[in-house]
Amino acid sequence: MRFTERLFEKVSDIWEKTHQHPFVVGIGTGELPVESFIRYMKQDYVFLIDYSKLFAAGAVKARDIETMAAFAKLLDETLHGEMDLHREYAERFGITDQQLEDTKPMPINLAYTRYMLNVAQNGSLAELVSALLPCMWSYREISTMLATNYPGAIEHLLYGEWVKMYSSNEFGSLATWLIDLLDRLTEGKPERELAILEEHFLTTSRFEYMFWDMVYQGGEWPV
Ligand SMILES: Cc1ncc(CN)c(N)n1
Repeated sequence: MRFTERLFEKVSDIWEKTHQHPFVVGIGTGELPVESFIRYMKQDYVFLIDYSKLFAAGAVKARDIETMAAFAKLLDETLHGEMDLHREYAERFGITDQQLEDTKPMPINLAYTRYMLNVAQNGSLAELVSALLPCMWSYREISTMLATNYPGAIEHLLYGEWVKMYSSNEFGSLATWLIDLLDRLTEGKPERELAILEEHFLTTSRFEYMFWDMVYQGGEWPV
């Protein structure tokens, strides 16, 4: 069994719950309140600023030029592809790029990015990839599920662009590259090391769920 198959099995309950989260379902049905989506866009923008740094760390930790170049591409795609989507949405809502960038991260957002940045600082390349992978992989799963199960989700006037971008082959192939990389990095590794990677993957899968919940519920600091 590929290591990533083991990871997928480990988190399948969490990911299934994520697919049923009212925020995710609301994107599919088009019934998500627009205020919730705006909150998500702003929080996600500052999330992605930190997230993109993980790809820079991946390039630093890589042992060969091909892997370095792939991480450089991921960094570029995040800053100029994925975040363009957020900037375009923000423009529709009358929010400037500067306002997006100045968004203060909510507690779960901060905890999630700090967790991954800590792994980037202190862990191996395999640890880094296992921590950042649920972000890319779960979005691929969510968006393809929405495109398949919710007729009209891709054409929706507001949320359609989101579904289209994340269910695209381009986005999917970036996630696939990371999955394959983790399988290569873990070949022949002892169980003691694999268990650490599994823990990172589980933790950030939980954070993914909590991020949806944060932007749905409000998610502000309690005091
Ligand atoms: C919180 C979160 N997780 C995942 C993704 C997809 N890169 C995202 N934009 N934001």
